[in-house]
Amino acid sequence: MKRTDYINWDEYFMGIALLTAMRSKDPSSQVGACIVSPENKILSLGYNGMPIGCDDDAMPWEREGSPLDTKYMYVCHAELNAILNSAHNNLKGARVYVTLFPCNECTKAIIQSGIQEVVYYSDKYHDSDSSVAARFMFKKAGVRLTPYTNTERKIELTL
Ligand SMILES: O=c1ccn([C@H]2C[C@H](O)[C@@H](COP(=O)(O)O)O2)c(=O)[nH]1
Ligand SMILES: [Zn+2]
Repeated sequence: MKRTDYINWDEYFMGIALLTAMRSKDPSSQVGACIVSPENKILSLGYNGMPIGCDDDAMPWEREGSPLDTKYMYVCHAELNAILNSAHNNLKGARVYVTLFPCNECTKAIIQSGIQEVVYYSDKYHDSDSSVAARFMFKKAGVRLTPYTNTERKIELTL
């Protein structure tokens, strides 16, 4: 008889998004994104990080200060990285698992890429202008927004 305690698709893809986020050097918010086809095949992964060639150790990671001295000017968001990393994959009809609800800029890229559903884990900036604008655009574009259903599943890895 087959085992029954295997992880379901949502746990699997959100788990991979959370694992991918662990690559981030951002001290305050590590974000991961996992793009999946309608056939449940992983099309791409991304996390928030500095652009290629920009040395992580030479870039600012501060949240506050003069804008040019903060990370916000430079960091490439997880969702955008995942879309850019998808190279030749067709993302039409795909869904994206994100550990943080997308900002308005990532929302534009998600919509333009043809992704049809966003499954999100944290929504900690729900009331920010960026999130309000994101929801507005997703609604207009008919992109489904699904909060991740927490199953309290513990996944432990020893590496
Ligand atoms: O859509 C998004 C929004 C944000 N991020 C990244 C960008 C930053 O590295 C962090 C946010 O930092 P805070 O200190 O929480 O302001 O998250 C992203 O990847 N995708
Ligand atoms: Zn973003």
